[in-house]
Amino acid sequence: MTKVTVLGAAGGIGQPLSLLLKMSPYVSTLALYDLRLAPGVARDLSHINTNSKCRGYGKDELADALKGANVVVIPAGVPRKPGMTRDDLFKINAGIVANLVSATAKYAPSARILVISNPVNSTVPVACETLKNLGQFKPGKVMGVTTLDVVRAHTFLSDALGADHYGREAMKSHVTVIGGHSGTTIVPIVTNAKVRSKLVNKRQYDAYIHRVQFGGDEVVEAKQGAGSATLSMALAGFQFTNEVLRSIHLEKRAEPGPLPAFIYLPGVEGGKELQSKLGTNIEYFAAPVQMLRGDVVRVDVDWVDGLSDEEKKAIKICLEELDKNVQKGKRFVQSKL
Ligand SMILES: NC(=O)c1ccc[n+]([C@@H]2O[C@H](COP(=O)([O-])OP(=O)(O)OC[C@H]3O[C@@H](n4cnc5c(N)ncnc54)[C@H](O)[C@@H]3O)[C@@H](O)[C@H]2O)c1
Ligand SMILES: O=C(O)C[C@H](O)C(=O)O
Repeated sequence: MTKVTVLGAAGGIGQPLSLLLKMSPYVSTLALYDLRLAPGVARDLSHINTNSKCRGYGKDELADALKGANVVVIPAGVPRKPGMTRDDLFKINAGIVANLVSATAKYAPSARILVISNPVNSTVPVACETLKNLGQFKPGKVMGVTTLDVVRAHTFLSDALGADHYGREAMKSHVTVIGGHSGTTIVPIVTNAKVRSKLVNKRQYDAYIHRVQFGGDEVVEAKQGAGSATLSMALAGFQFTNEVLRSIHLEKRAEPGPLPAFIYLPGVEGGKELQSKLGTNIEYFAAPVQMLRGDVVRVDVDWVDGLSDEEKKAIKICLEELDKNVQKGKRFVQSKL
């Protein structure tokens, strides 16, 4: 029996993500919580004839939504409008994430917590530091969801190389994304040197990297003030959540290569080695992770050895910005003490 709770379930991401989760064979109970509309969304989904039971919870029913949850996914919070950075969302979303994570610690203390709310580079530190203060921090159970960057990296690489010859499916084993989830903290790593050489010149390579790093802006601009990526994010959020669920059910990943997650490095095996290989003491970072029973148990480090000079340069730039974002999240929690 596996219960998944979505917090922010009636939003632009929450609704399609909940639909995809309703289709997952790994879910037996799907609990949808939001400040508005969650019971309606849940009633709608409950008519779908898959095995899970779906129930909605209103504003004052957070405890019931969380009780017994094995996985809690958090897309609650405000999205960007054109001209805004993800960091501009911090003021509102940091408080939302801190409150929802505190409630999770109280009502679902062994749940894995998957943070989608932006800015992920800061909201994950907010989540972890909040749990530390409550004496309830289990590092392998808190994951920032950066899968949309991976989805974009595959799609845009295929676009850049010509999909006819280099199919989108094949890209899954040739590129991953590490670092963080905003602008230059997003660092695509083309792990296959042969594929990297197909990006014929530096201009084409730079254009590809830039498109992955600022892919979110493309959607924000195109939606003209109505929000940011919701459907592609729902798919990405589902892919990551299903990976956690697959691991809980002791099933192996079906796709090539482990997915990255934005995690607290010192808390997992390989974390300190990764810090040392990258020459940094940054505490929060996204990299491919290994899971066991739904918890992150190890972060991969092998990819560091094959980095190109351009990728090393990009990581240096990433770390400078990421450190500021992480400190901001930590300061927010400390200021509440
Ligand atoms: N990690 C990523 O890759 C990624 C990708 C896209 C969007 N996002 C982020 O996800 C968040 C949600 O985006 P969206 O497009 O779904 O926004 P949205 O406004 O459409 O939906 C957000 C939902 O959260 C709900 N909500 C707000 N405060 C809440 C609270 N305290 N408890 C429960 N629910 C609450 C709202 O009522 C709303 O239904 C944004 O912060 C956005 O920037 C992250
Ligand atoms: O761009 C945004 O604000 C939403 C999300 O982080 C994205 O990458 O699409």
